Amino acid sequence: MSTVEPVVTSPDAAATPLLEVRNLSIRYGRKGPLAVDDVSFTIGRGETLGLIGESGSGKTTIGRAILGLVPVTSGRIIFEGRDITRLSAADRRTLQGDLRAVFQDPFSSLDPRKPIGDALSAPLRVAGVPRADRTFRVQAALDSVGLAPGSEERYPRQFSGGQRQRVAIARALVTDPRLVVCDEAVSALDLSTQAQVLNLLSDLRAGADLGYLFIAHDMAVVEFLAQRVVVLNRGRVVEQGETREVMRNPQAHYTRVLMAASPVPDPDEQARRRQAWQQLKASASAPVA
Ligand SMILES: Nc1ncnc2c1ncn2[C@@H]1O[C@H](COP(=O)(O)OP(=O)(O)OP(=O)(O)O)[C@@H](O)[C@H]1O
Repeated sequence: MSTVEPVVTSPDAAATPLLEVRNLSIRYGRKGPLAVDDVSFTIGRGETLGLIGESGSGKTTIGRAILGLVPVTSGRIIFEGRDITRLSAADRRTLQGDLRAVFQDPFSSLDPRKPIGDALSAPLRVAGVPRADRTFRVQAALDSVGLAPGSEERYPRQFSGGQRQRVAIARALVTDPRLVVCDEAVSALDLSTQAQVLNLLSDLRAGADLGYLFIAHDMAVVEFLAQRVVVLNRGRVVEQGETREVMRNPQAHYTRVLMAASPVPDPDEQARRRQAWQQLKASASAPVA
């Protein structure tokens, strides 16, 4: 049975959030504890929402539920006014171009035997885009992430870690999505590569009406990219609000503890990183391949 339900959240499409997560609860197995417990938040069009919390707080589970990779126990996920909580595989495929993901380790999801152009054109093929257009769009997506012409012919092993993450971002963007779930997308990168990829994500967002759900444990990373933040503890939302406000004046004890335990507790180091990001942002991003 198809479970696509149109949900009229507002008569004005522009006022409808890009994504609305309502009272979401998720349990793995029949009797286990709730990994996600009554979580609600929205993401506006073109907005970046940070999702932070300790390991095991439920961040990845929420991201995967939005992508349709984890079944929802209760609550609803509404994307552009459409209930996508429990879609059939066929209905989910219709969303494939609009709702994309970038994970921590792109290498594991790229076939080592195939040039990366194949991975980028696959979602376009599924969407029925003609071959000639696919070639053009793959090249344009690689260009947009600063990878040189001809990169589509190269194999995953021929890229550095940072370049592979650019490939993963290009693969997410090639379908011109509305929302990208970034799950620890920069966590495995060294500091300067991390800064480059964060700047890239920020710049790409500016050029398109693109929203991100940005999952991270590093507060400094979230502060750089996200306008608003949701703080999770053991599957529950303990605080949410404007990122700067939450950082400056955390209301929940847990948020204060999380900030104190942040991987970048030293204010000098924070300032240095921010400065490095700003410098990188100011400089034109040269092709890196
Ligand atoms: N496939 C699974 N089967 C059973 N329990 C799971 C599964 N995946 C996650 N969990 C449990 O769900 C809870 C939330 O895990 P989740 O991975 O969503 O947290 P997280 O905040 O993303 O953690 P991390 O930052 O370490 O990735 C944890 O208690 C975890 O052990």
